[in-house]
Amino acid sequence: MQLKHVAQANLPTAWGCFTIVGFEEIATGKDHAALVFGDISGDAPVLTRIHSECLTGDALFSLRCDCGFQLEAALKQIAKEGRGILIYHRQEGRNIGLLNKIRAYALQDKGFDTVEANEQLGFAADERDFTLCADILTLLGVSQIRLLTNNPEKIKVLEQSGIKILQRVPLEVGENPNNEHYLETKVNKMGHLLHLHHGNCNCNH
Ligand SMILES: Nc1nc2c(ncn2[C@@H]2O[C@H](COP(=O)(O)OP(=O)(O)OP(=O)(O)O)[C@@H](O)[C@H]2O)c(=O)[nH]1
Ligand SMILES: [Zn+2]
Repeated sequence: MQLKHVAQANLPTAWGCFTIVGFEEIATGKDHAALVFGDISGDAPVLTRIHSECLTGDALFSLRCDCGFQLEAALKQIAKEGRGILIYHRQEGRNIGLLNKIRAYALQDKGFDTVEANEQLGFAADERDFTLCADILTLLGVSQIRLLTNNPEKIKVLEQSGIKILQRVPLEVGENPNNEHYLETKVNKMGHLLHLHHGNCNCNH
């Protein structure tokens, strides 16, 4: 177990009242959070979203990615279902951190794609560790889920970590002219399961 439970409290939102549960990585002190809705006990698989931190998309209204749209859609869907978990996984920029993500964006402004930009900076395309999310589910007493994702890698790592995924629930929202190339790269180079609609891009790539 890489984390410990620290504290929890009510978190009213526009879509209903969640419980926010705070966790700390034992080795580093780094914090993560889960938003829990309804009664997640029992054997029925729990609708779960693993949301990776994206300051620009989650809080600053960026259209470069689909994160903010996915965050809102996932919370709405969980509240509508009456039961579920959103893990707010604090590995910004696929775990290269905010400043390196801004460096990567600068390279993308010059024509590199999201994978090439990470590689130029000396990182793998995706540096995230989803085993922490399996530990959060274990601390919440959940072992069977339906996962909201388009990323097969999340499914693979969670299953290897002992979480049973009974269904993949697609989460396809937020496509816009600014993130079309970015989403295409996720499909073509990172194996994401997205169906794109191809509008006109107004960027310079
Ligand atoms: N390094 C880097 N990170 C990015 C970039 N754009 C978005 N991110 C980060 O990517 C993470 C979200 O991952 P995505 O690949 O969009 O989606 P996912 O979580 O793997 O898959 P889904 O479950 O289908 O949403 C967040 O941490 C973002 O900050 C980028 O161009 N470069
Ligand atoms: Zn984002």
